[in-house]
Amino acid sequence: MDTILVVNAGSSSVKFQVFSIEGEGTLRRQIKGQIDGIGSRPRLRAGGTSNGPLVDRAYPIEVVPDVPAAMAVAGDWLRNELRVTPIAVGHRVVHGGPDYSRPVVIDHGVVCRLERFVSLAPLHQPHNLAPIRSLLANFPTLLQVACFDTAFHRTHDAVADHYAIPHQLHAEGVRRYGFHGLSYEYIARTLPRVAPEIAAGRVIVAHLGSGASMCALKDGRSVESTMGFTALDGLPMGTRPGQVDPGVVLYLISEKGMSAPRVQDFLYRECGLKGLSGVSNDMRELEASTDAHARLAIDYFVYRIGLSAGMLAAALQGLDAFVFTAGIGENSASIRARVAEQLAWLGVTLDADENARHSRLISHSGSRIPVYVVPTDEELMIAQHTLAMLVNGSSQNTRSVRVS
Ligand SMILES: Nc1ncnc2c1ncn2[C@@H]1O[C@H](COP(=O)(O)OP(=O)(O)O)[C@@H](O)[C@H]1O
Ligand SMILES: CC(=O)OP(=O)(O)O
Ligand SMILES: [Mg+2]
Repeated sequence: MDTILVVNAGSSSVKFQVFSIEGEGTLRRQIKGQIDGIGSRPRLRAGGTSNGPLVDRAYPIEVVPDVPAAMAVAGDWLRNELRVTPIAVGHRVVHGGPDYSRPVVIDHGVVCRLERFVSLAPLHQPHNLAPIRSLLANFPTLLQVACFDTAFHRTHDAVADHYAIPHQLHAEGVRRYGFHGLSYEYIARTLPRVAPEIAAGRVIVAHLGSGASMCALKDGRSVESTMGFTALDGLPMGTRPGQVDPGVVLYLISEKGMSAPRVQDFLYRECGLKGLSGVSNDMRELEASTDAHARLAIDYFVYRIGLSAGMLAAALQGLDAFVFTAGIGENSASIRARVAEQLAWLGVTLDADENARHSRLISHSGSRIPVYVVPTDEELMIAQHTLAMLVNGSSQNTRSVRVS
């Protein structure tokens, strides 16, 4: 059986899926798994085509302290216990810079170009490139495809792609890229099937995970994102602050004597929900906590989503629908309810029962703006791009997928 392996290293999780390639050049999902809770309660879980889990193991935080350790555990499990031997591997690579507006077949030259963006995505890019390098060294003929978080946003108009800084810096690549593009691309491609009445309209998608951002979709195309040059901007996240006045960074350097690497570490690993709450980077733990700072962190998260919705609705010149996705967006009915309260002025009313059931449509029938929960599937998007490279040598025409 020919298979494609997909690897997606996020900031609090390592996700993977294995797809078989069927006769007509379509994909069938064989294995779907993840190690999540990295930084809080690491846990490996995976399922196959039959009912019941293939694996469900919790790890002490000392055994899986970070993303590289989680990659090693997941890799060992796939190799040694499942004997997965794919004919192609699709990788999520968070930063593609200005040049990559679509997936690319990986060779040593591509790896060199992608290494330039390590400092722009230090929580992700090193972990995205490490398995690529290791497979390139050990299996040089294996087809590997890089799929970028930034690619889906490369169609932004100039006003959405610029900062108000001298033009030379934009030419050098200091641009508002936007991230989570594979997730938004998946949602944009899924809406015509699951919510055809809004697919061609003005839709805000809130990707609320450990990393969090929001995207304005117009007719299925990204026109604006809350993230920019790096995945630090916009909403508060597990360990990243989201939007801060650049004056805060200057203060850290000039008044607190922080070096550039120290500031980087601080902004990527010590802020966000973790920094503000002092309790955890994990929304599940904050929701379970009675600590006043944990409550403030949740309030801030919800408040900033509301502010950003206003900004994106302005970019879209109106709003036809709102979509929740990713770890928090798909699983936390209470965060969705709190966000909906922030959006009430736009005409949003939730149906409490549908929201509690995590239904696809969670707004009340009288809500002016329909609100949806659409589970994302970045791995499927990557598998489709990888299959297209395998079959056509291009990612332009991807095929449909049957999921077991
Ligand atoms: N049932 C739940 N309730 C609240 N938050 C949840 C739930 N399940 C997962 N999450 C949150 O989702 C986040 C992880 O989302 P995910 O999209 O997997 O992140 P990433 O890909 O960035 O690692 C964590 O903050 C986790 O606490
Ligand atoms: C770009 C980003 O923040 O990704 P993730 O949410 O997977 O950490
Ligand atoms: Mg993610």
